[in-house]
Amino acid sequence: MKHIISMKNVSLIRGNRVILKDINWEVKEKEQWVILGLNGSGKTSILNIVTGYQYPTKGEVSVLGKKFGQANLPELRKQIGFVSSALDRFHQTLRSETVEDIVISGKFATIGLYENVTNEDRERAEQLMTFLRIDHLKGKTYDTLSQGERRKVLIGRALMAEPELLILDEPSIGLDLLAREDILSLMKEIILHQQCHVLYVTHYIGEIIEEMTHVLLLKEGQIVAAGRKEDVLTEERLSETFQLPVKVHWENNRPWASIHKNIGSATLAKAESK
Ligand SMILES: Nc1ncnc2c1ncn2[C@@H]1O[C@H](COP(=O)(O)OP(=O)(O)OP(=O)(O)O)[C@@H](O)[C@H]1O
Repeated sequence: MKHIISMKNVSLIRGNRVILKDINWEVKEKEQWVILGLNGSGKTSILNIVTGYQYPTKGEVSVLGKKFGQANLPELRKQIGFVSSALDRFHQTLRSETVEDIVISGKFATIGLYENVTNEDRERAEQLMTFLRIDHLKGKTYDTLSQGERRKVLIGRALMAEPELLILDEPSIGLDLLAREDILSLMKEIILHQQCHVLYVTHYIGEIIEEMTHVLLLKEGQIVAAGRKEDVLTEERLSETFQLPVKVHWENNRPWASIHKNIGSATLAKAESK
């Protein structure tokens, strides 16, 4: 069986700063992973390594069965869809593009359409827009969309090239409850119908929907736990990860976190000073 992601003894050091330390992590076929951790715990650095934009100081990395160092990264990246709220950086470039052109541009990994678009491309984009419930936005430009609509257009763009791995870096950031649940219901549909492996980064454990199977907990660049979500999402491990006494309860097959009620400002100050 091919590994979707394999990291062996991976460390990332920049200057005298250890950003990731001894990461050993495997994502196998049919597993859908969530990465959780505090700000600065190393989540984005892991994604940058997976997409080949950052090279580890030490260790071995394979993605979709291709070993880094030998793999053709531009070719490999075509099989990886990436959605990040950081794409809003390109907002100026995207703003006058139409929804359908942004979705189609995912095939060429460009912002803007500079290559020949075939009828099949247009058909695929139409299907994706229907699938993502954004077909009514056809013809609209990006700058006229709500945040939730923009996020869905970017997901459509990432799916256009039929990626084997779909990475979503905090896709619900800045969205209201309704728009967030809309994105989560699309995640479910994507996992069930798009034949890709999802790697989902979030700060909120309540976003771990039933279809997400595995969780990686990161703290200060090191793995606290990685494995099946039922085994990983324990109060002890979450409390260690978030440096607070966390309580977990499961509702509608989703985990929810709360803080033990007797936590005082002294505990918070202690956690913040770490
Ligand atoms: N090139 C770099 N040089 C020095 N430090 C870096 C570099 N890249 C990241 N860091 C530091 O490494 C740590 C991990 O950063 P990273 O962005 O991976 O965390 P994160 O978990 O994604 O955080 P957030 O949830 O805030 O996005 C941070 O403290 C960051 O400042």
